[in-house]
Amino acid sequence: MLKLFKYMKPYFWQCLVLVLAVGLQVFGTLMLPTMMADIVNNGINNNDTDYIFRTGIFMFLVTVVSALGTLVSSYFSTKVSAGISRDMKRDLFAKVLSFSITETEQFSTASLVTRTTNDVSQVQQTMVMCLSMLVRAPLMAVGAVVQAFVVAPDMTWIIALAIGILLIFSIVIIGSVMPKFAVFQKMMDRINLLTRENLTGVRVIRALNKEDYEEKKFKKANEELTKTDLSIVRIMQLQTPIMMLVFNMTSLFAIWVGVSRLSFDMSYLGKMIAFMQYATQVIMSFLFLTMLFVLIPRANVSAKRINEVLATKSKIVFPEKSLDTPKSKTSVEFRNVSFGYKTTDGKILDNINFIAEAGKTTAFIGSTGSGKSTLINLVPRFYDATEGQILINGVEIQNYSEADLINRIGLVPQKGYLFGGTVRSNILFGVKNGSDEQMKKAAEVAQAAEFIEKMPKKYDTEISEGGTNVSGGQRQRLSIARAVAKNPEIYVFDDAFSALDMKTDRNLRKALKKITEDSVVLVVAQRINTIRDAEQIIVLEQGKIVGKGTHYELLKNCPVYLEIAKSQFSEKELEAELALTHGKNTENRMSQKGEK
Ligand SMILES: Nc1ncnc2c1ncn2[C@@H]1O[C@H](COP(=O)(O)OP(=O)(O)OP(=O)(O)O)[C@@H](O)[C@H]1O
Repeated sequence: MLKLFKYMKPYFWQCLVLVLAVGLQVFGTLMLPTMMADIVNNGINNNDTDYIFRTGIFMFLVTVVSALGTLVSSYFSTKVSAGISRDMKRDLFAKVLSFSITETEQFSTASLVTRTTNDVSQVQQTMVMCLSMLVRAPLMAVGAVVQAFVVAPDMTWIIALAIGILLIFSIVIIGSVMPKFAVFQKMMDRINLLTRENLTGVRVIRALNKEDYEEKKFKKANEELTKTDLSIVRIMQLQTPIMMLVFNMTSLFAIWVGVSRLSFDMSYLGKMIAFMQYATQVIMSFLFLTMLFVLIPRANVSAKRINEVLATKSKIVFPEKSLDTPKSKTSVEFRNVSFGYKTTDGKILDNINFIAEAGKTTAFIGSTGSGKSTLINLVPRFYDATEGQILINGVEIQNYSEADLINRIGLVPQKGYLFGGTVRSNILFGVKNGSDEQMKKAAEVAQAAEFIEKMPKKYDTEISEGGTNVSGGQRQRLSIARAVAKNPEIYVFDDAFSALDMKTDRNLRKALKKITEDSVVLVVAQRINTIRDAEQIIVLEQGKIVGKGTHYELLKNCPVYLEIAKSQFSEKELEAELALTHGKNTENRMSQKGEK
């Protein structure tokens, strides 16, 4: 929690005003009981109405000043804590954006959401209380004890006894409630995770009729959370009755002692009234302090979770500036690259070597889980290779600044994601000051222009968050248009054509070919038809390259590729393809002879 106090620095002056206002408030509150005792002893006992009137007016003024102090301190405590909460959220958000996928997976998206919202709220609430109470309560308690001692020294033992009981009670409460807070926040993470999962996957849940199962899962997590919450609340609820008991006992003792003194000293009436008010202040201050000591450890759990995020450094470090290198033709090269996820044993990619050149398409094909997505995710440095080197234009990717690297790459991920906004804002998402012409050209290449023109507001049509109001194929085409609009050096399509019909797929590849003469194109695909024209096809099997060549070369030389072809082509089609393979070889041999 102390680490988060740096967030108070910009609010130093406001905090100072707040402390002064609290001081004023405490001063006023402590003066009133003594004045009351004076009215009773000097005014009522002596029948001096003038004295009562004068002191009454003075009491009124003190009350106004004290109320002003309360108002100012409440205003600043709310303002400062809201400002701190805003600053914390801003830093957390920036930090999360700087994370590589490894760190995001390490915390989990749900936990990052809880930390940025619920945990910050916990800290904010405690700060509001701390800012007004952490100064006020001890000041008031000490002041009230001193005043009580001044007014009625022989009754001070009553307050000492009350403080002793309250201290023991506070320690018991704090000790029993503290460990439950960490558990509570973890359960909040779980609830967030389930909510997110259910909302994102609502269609799948409905389609598989799994509502009951998901409901039961959520109910269980919710009940566990409620149980922990209730056990915390139950302990906290003990606070008020015990405080009231101590308060009533204190009053009872004060009246008992006071009344026994009254028979020989009438001034004890005023003293007794003042003492009881001071005792109330002491007990109320303790009540607030106990609340604070319960809230602070709770906020401490949240503060720790916030700090964990803020202190985490992304494992992927980019240099400030890219290395100065002579301009060369675009290329992507993998040299002996191996990779394994932190959470899994063994290598997911093993000794990958290839060069992808500008103007040529390099495609990746292989069975599910063979490592295709993992391989292309290494290019924009979502993860860093565990072994080997990846070079862009002959320079290791670690030498590029983040902006430079990302600007060179137009990535279309497997699950094309659209942001809440318009068609226009989505297509031009990665382009600074993108023009209408750029946007329309990108849409045409991505075969999206036709359906966009049919939309009610064309390029200004609203897109809902996640792109849920467009079809899967339309979402893919808009994602492709977004990559095309960037006009990148390197296009990375991760199974980005899977939702397109054959005709659109063909037209799109044709249009792409025209604009990628100077670009490297990396395509992951499941369908052979999508990549059959690629200049280089790389076949992956369990993270290893088991074939490299053109479609016809692989049909002839790569058994894994042939298997994939068998599963996708009819017998007749395959026969025709294999015949062509033969034809191609004859052509090759003839052209080689001719050359000789
Ligand atoms: N974030 C991750 N953490 C741990 N393991 C992962 C992660 N992502 C993928 N894997 C594992 O890595 C292997 C390769 O996955 P990858 O997604 O690269 O395969 P793929 O060939 O693209 O599959 P598909 O064609 O189904 O998309 C799989 O065994 C998968 O379980």
